[in-house]
Amino acid sequence: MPGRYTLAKSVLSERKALHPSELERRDLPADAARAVRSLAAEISVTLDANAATAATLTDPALLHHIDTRYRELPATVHEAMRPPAGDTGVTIIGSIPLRDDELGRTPIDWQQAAAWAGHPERRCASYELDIVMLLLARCAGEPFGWQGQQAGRLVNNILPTPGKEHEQSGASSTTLLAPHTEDAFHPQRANLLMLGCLRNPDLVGTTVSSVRRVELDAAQRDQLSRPLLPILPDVSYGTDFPDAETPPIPTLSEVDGQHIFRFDPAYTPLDDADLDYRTAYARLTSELERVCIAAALEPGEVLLVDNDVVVHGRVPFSPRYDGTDRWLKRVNIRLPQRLRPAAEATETGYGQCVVAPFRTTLGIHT
Ligand SMILES: O=C(O)CCC(=O)C(=O)O
Ligand SMILES: [Fe+2]
Repeated sequence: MPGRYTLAKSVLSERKALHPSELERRDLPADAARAVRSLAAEISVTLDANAATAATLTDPALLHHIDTRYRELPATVHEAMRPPAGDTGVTIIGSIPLRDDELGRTPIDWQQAAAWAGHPERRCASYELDIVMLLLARCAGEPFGWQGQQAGRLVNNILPTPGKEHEQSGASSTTLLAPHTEDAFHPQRANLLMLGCLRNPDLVGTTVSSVRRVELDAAQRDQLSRPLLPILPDVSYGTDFPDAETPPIPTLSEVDGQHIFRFDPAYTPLDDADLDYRTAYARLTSELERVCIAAALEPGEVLLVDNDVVVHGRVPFSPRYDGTDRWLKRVNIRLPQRLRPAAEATETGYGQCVVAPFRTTLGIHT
């Protein structure tokens, strides 16, 4: 089918600009897109970046500006940032104006990205674009970070990093980043994931597969609804969780007619499951490959992913390590109105805690 791309390696390694017609697109009027940058620029001048502010973006004055002023953005921006509507569970929002020459060099890791965002000479547009990301994310819901990931920064930098080429994390490159639910291990994982593209010179595709589009029979669904296996934290949180409880969780559940899907095979001890479960899991995996779409983001585009129904990953690519590499910014977003299964309320999330300055209500469970 034209515009559909499967996870077959030969296809995934293609470096084509892929914006399949199945992907919902929401194009911002040019003046609305400019308004986002202007407001971010104004905030970034009012609250000039320094090392401390740029390290985590949790300075109360900055948060106050974001939380009060995002309402000033044009209605078209608020409208574009609503959760993805269709079956694919993803939307591309375009396009925030961005020039390559205002970015400076691509940093080599998240530490360098955070340090440079607060450095008077190195700053370039990074800090201002962090503010763009927070404003957009605040239109969608409640942006948050993780204390144990990228030092609790509210906007993560996704960069190919030397030594991490083969990791199953955002810092990898030459290996396929397998489809996963973001932070599947945690009951407070994001409802929406936002990926903003600063640079993607080789048009490397982010892959997305929606559980709404997979075909499973009733017996397979029953198997995958059993709370049988845990999902462990990914390597971006470290590797040491000696005292953590490892609660078994279901892959598929449903609340109020809404699918809640948790999938991260790279961090799931599948060998511990019985044959029926493994067979159903294998079927789900191949279905996710069948319905997979790759989106090669262009600078200024923002991908909004419904993390409750969509798994995402990335095709392999060759890192450049010359200052011109691919560079995404990522924000976790909570939708306060979205329900999660009651059983998740007892999970301790491997001791990982959110940094959630915009939280309006405690987690809602049925
Ligand atoms: O690099 C990408 O396109 C996606 C990486 C990823 O999985 C993430 O940032 O959570
Ligand atoms: Fe991810």
